[in-house]
Amino acid sequence: MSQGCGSTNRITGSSFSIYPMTDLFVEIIKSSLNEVDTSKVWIKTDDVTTTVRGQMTHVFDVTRAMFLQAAKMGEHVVFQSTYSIGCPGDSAGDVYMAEDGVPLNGSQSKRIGQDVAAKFSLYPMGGGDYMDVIYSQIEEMKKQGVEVNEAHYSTRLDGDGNKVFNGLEQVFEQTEKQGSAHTVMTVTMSANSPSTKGGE
Ligand SMILES: Cc1ncc(C[n+]2csc(CCO)c2C)c(N)n1
Repeated sequence: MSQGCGSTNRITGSSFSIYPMTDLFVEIIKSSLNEVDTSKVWIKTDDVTTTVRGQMTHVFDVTRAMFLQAAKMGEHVVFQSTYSIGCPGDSAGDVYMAEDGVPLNGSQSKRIGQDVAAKFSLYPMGGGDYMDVIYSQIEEMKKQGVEVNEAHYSTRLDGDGNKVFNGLEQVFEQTEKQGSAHTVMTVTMSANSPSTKGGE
């Protein structure tokens, strides 16, 4: 695998896992993986995680669809993803960077109205003023029609799942556009939790 840090390397990746809090976890994970069209991304599933790689739009399209498909069954489901763009170590050779930009699962996902609770952390690496980038992106998130609250080490998001994913994709894309050479974003999202919001 190439360790080069070329600025032309714009592969996006996500390593994500879905944790359904039910005895039906195998069925839920497998049916989500089957129902989502993953033909525009490189994909590999193992016993711990699923990795998808390719264009940013398709990586977000696939991860959003996986979680919303899993959540629509009404069980308590948790999703964790590490998104990454840039170098080092990701090679363009085996990914699907030549695909067109039309997301395959957007219309299916849009039909799933699902409230979610989430936290995200943004790590812009390779640029100078990383805290400015983080604060400006938290401000951007407030324009996405979701509730945004400060937390330690992360920012909490509450609202419609599609809007939350729109915001996350926007933040990730803008961080890259602001000049971060390598960006990592971690997301934990929960749907249908029996716990009350805020843990009270
Ligand atoms: C998205 C996603 N991919 C892989 C796993 C790991 N995993 C745990 S149980 C199971 C099904 C039975 O093999 C799998 C694949 C996960 N949790 N979520």
